[in-house]
Amino acid sequence: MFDMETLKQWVDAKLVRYVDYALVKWMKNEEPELADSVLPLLMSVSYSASLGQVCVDLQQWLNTPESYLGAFEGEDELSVELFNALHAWAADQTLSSVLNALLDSKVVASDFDSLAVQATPFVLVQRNGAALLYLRRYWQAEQTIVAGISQRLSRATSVSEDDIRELLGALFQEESEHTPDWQKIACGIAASNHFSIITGGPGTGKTTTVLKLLALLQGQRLKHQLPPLAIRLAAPTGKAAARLNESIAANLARLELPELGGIQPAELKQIIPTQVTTLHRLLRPKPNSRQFAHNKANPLVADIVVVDEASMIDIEMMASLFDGIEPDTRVILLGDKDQLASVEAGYVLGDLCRGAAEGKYTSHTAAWVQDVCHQAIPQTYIDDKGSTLNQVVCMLRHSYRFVEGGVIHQLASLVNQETEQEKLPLLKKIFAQSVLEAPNAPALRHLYQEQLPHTELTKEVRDLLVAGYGEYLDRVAEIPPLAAKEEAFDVWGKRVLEWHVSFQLLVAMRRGEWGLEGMNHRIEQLLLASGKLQSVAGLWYLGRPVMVTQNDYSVDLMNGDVGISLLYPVNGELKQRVIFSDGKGGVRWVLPSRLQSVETVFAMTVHKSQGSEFTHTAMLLPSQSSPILTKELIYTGITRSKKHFTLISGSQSVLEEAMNRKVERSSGLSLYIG
Ligand SMILES: Nc1ncnc2c1ncn2[C@@H]1O[C@H](COP(=O)(O)OP(=O)(O)OP(=O)(O)O)[C@@H](O)[C@H]1O
Repeated sequence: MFDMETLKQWVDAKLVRYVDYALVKWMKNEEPELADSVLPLLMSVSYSASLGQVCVDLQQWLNTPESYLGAFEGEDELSVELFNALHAWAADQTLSSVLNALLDSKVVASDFDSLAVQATPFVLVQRNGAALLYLRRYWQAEQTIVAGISQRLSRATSVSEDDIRELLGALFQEESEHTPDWQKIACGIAASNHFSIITGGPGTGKTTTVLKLLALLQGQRLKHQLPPLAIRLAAPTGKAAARLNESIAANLARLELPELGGIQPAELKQIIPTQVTTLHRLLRPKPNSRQFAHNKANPLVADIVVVDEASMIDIEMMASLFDGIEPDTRVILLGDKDQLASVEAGYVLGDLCRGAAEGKYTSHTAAWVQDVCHQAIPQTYIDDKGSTLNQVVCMLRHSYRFVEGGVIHQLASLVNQETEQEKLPLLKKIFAQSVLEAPNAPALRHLYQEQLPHTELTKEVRDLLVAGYGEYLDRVAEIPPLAAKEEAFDVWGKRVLEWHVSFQLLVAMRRGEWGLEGMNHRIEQLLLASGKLQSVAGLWYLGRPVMVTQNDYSVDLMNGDVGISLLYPVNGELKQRVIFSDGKGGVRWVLPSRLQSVETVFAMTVHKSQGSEFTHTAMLLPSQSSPILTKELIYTGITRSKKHFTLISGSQSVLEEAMNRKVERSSGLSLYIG
C-alpha cells in the first residue's frame, strides 16, 4: 500500500521533503525486494533529522508516526487521507514485525554486525528493550562521542587526591552560603576526571567554578614545578564565545585567589587563559567542506578543552570535537541542560545530563566527595544504581545572578518543572507578585495579543516595542558630525551596540505573519511611523539590526553575531557600514557588501537567542498550538532576561500546553555509556 507513487504524494502534502523521498526511491531501485511496508518509516527517519532527531524510537513511531513527519495542519484532504492510511497501517503492526522487515532488507544493519553497518544507509540499535533506527551518519557520530566519553571515563587522572583536597581547601571557603557547596563538589569531581559536565541555570556560577577548577589544575602544576597545562576555551557560536570572553575576563579579575603553596595569585592568574574561540575555529575548518583540519590523524594538542554553552552543540559537531582532540585531552562541558536543544540534530548535553537533577551519585562517590571536598551530598541525591556517567555530571543549584527567589528565576523554574499541576494559575501568581513588588516597573509583564491574519498589534505591544527599540535608536540618532574623528564614530557605534542589548523581542517561529519574517516587517513599519527610524528604504537603512546566519571566516563573523547598520566617514563622505563588537571590548566596521548571510533581527527566534542576554526580553508566543512550543523554548526565552521579561501570548490554552510539552529527542547515548 505504500508504493513509490503513493509516497510521492507525501512530498506534495509536505509531510516529508523531496530529499527524503529521493533517498527511499534510490534504495527501492537498488533493492527492488525492499518491503513497501518499511518505506514510510525509512522516509520519516530521514525527514525527522530535519526536526532535530538523531534516530527514531520504533515503538514511539508506531504509536505516533505523525510526530516524525511534517506539520499536519489537519486541513487539506490529501494530508488527512495520508495520515489516516498511515495510522491504520501502524495500528496493525507489532514492533517485532517491523523489526523483521527491517532486518530482512539490505539497507538496514544491526549495530551488532560491525561489518555490515559500514555499508548500509540505516543502522538499527536494540538495547535494554529499546529499538532505535538511525541514519548511519548520525549513528557514527554518536559512536564517536560514546567512544570519546567512555575512554575518558575509564582513565585515571594524574592529580592526586591529596592535591585536590589541599587546593580545594584553599580555593573555597570552609563555610559556604549554601550547603552543600555544589561549586566545590563540581570542582573536585571535574579535577579528578578526564571527562566532566558542569550544568546549571543562568548565573549559577558555571564560569566562576570552571575558573577555580583551572586555578586548581594550574596551581597543582606549579606546586610540583611542572610546566603549565595547555588549556583551550571554546563555545559553539561567535556570540557565545564573545560573551564568555567578557565574562571570563570579568570573573577572573574579580576572583580572589589565595596564595597556593607559595604561588602568588597574580602568577596563577597569568596562566589561566581568557581567550575564548568558537569550536569551529578551534578545530580549523577545511575550506568548502564539513571537515576539520584537526581530526583523528591530526589532533589538536591541548591538555584541557573547556566548552561553554554545550547545549547548543549538535551531534556532528560534538563528534568532530572528540575526533579532533588527543585521546588524553581532558574535556569539560559547561551548559544549561534545560535550554533548547541545538537546531541541528541531537540533544547531546540534555542526554548526557539525564539524571543530573536527581544527582544519582553512588555511595562511593558521596564518600569520596566527603573525604576530598569535605561536603556531604544529601541522601536524596544518592542512588547506588547511578551510572558511571552520572558520577561526573555536576549540577549547580543556586542562582547568584537573579536574586534567589526573584520573580524571573521563579518563573523559569516553574516552566522548567515537570508536574501534573496546572502551571497557568501559578504563572499568574508570579506575575501578580512582580506587580506587587514594583508596581511602577514590574520585572514581569504579561500582554495579550490576538494573532489572526491581519490583526493589528495592540497599543500596549506597540508601546513596548517602540520604547524597547527606541533605546538604541535614540543613540543611533546621535550620529557624530562628518568632520568628527574616526574615534568619535567608534565611541558612537559602541554606545549603539551597548544600548542595543537593552531590549529584544523573541519569537518562536520563523515563518508567517507572527513569526520572524512578519514581525520584522511590522516592527520596521511601527518604528518608522513612530519616528524612531527615519527610513526603511533599501537594505542598509540607518539603524537596521542584523544577525549573521552562517559562519563567515573571510570577515571573521560567526553565526549569531549581531551588528547594526550605521554610517562611517570614508574619504570625507559618510558611507554605509555595519558595526559589530570585536569580542575584546572594541568594535569593527564591516562593508555591507561583504556580509553574505544576514537577516534583520528586530525579531529574533528563541533558538538564535541562545548564548545572549538582554536587559529586557519580550517573547511572543503564537496562539496556534505547535509541537515546537515546548517548555525548553519558553525557559530559554525567559532566561535571556537580565531584569525584565514580558510575555506576549494569544491563547491561555496554548501557553499551558507549551509549558508542559518537553522536547522529545531519542538517542542511544545513555544506552551505550554505562
Ligand atoms: N559562590 C558564589 N558566591 C557569590 N557569588 C557568586 C558565586 N558564584 C558565582 N557568583 C557570582 O554570580 C554571578 C554569575 O556567576 P557566573 O558568571 O559564574 O555564572 P554562570 O553560570 O557562568 O552564568 P551564565 O552562564 O548564565 O552567564 C557572577 O557575578 C559571580 O561572581
